[in-house]
Amino acid sequence: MPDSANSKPVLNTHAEGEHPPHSLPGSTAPATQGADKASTASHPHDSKPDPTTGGEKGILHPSDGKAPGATREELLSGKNSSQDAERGLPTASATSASQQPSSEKPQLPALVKTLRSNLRQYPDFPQPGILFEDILPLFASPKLFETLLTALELLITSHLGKDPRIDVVVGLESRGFLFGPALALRLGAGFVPVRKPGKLPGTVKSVGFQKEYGGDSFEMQADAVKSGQRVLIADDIIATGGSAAAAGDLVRQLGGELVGYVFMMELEFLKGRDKLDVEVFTLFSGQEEGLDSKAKDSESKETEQEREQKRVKMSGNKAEEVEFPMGMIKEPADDWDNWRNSWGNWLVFFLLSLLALICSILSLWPQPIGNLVRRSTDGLTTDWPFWIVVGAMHQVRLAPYTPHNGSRKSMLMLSQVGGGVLMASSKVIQDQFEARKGGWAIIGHENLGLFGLILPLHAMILGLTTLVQTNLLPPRTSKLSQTSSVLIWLCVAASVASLLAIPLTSKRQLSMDGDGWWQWVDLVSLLMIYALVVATDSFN
Ligand SMILES: O=P(O)(O)OC[C@H]1O[C@H](OP(=O)(O)OP(=O)(O)O)[C@H](O)[C@@H]1O
Ligand SMILES: Nc1ncnc2[nH]cnc12
Repeated sequence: MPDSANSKPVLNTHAEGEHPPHSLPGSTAPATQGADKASTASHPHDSKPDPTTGGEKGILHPSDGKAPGATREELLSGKNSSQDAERGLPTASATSASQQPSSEKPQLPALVKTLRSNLRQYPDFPQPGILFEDILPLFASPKLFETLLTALELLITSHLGKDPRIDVVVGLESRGFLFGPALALRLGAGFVPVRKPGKLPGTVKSVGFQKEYGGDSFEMQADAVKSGQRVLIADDIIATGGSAAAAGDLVRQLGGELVGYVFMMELEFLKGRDKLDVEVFTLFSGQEEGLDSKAKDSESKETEQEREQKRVKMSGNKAEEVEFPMGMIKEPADDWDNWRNSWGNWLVFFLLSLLALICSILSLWPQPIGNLVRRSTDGLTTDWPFWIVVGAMHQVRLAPYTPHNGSRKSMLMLSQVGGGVLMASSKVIQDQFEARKGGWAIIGHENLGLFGLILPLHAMILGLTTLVQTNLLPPRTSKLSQTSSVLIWLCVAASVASLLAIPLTSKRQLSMDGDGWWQWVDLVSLLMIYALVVATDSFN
């Protein structure tokens, strides 16, 4: 790792005329704070405008002159052009900030301060223990957006020089898409997206990773970056650094020269930049100050230490790299997570899962085997095939959404029917499962585990065996009703459909946004649940 790799951007506190000459990374003196430190330390929270209320009015209606941001020309010239904007004159120019005469250059700390005061925080989103940094208000206002771009451009050029020679800005889905293309234009570079799986056509490269709140994977089109192109990766936030490091891997796999990373915000306590081996530029560092007063009042009574403790827990297998506040004991759960997520122990979980699977399969067969030995279906409990088949349906449907380690998957097997009903009926739950999916590939789709293949196969065989036995073996004291037979056949057919869905969907994300085959599998499963209820009723 180069010496400069971990150096943080130097805060530009110089007056306009004193702006130091642009320097290359190697000549940049390492700093220990983000670009916003000077401004955030003194930033009074209670004066923070609420972009959803009065303060936002100015943002949405630039002509009233109250907007907290500034137009590009104001930024670059120091003059207020809101009257020009009112008269319909353009408020942005195509001139790069770095091309401005030095006497007209905006000061980075002032811009950062304005931007910072418009961020919002949400406790316990998207999971308990996460303090979510909401950057969206910066995009709701053209002036703030302009300010943001100028600040990022200044940040980059002050480190990489007036002409940073960036060929491609790579933006990470999805918040990296908000400003990546606009920043690319400012830098005279192209834009290339890094996307979540199954969204990009053609040949793609993919890589899995862990982030602050769960596992995920990224993909890039294989020809998106040409060999030797200088690439800057852009995203809104660096937390554990998992996303950024994975994107860096992809860029290098494609032959790109990774020049640096630019983030709007860094959650320093998670030490994400330690995972990155090129320069990292950030505008703000987040969460040293805890919640802002508004969030504190309305959302939580936790102490900051409790919150910190939770955040550490939520950072999953990154716990070792997290600094523990004084007096705090590192929890065994963190070691457990580290162990469980390591490659070596994946095998143990796999074998245990396989054992659990074999046991559960064997436990279902005494009845049909007994039938065969006795040449009779006497004592057949007619409802179990439904549960097996429907359960298997749900297992295959749940597989793409579940975390891929054996223990949790085995537990899920037990609750698959109940879980299936919830999954089928709640988008929120689907999203939460989706957020936790990770990836080991066993049958060609990174989201489908072994169970996803074996269970419906098994369900199909078991269902067919039951049908054959109940129809062929005498005496038929607990003969299935016609309705029940039809329902079993339907379940078998649905299992076959599930199996077919696997190869058909193996190259694409099992989409939850309306255009995926999985929607149909969900629907069929849900119908099977209803069928099960009707069928069970018909036995009584
Ligand atoms: O440093 P890390 O721990 O990897 O976390 C940072 C990533 O997490 C967020 O993305 P998220 O996956 O929530 O997706 P979004 O941008 O689509 O909201 C954020 O936008 C970063 O990309
Ligand atoms: N705390 C956080 N807030 C917003 N985005 C994030 N991405 C990862 N951690 C985040």
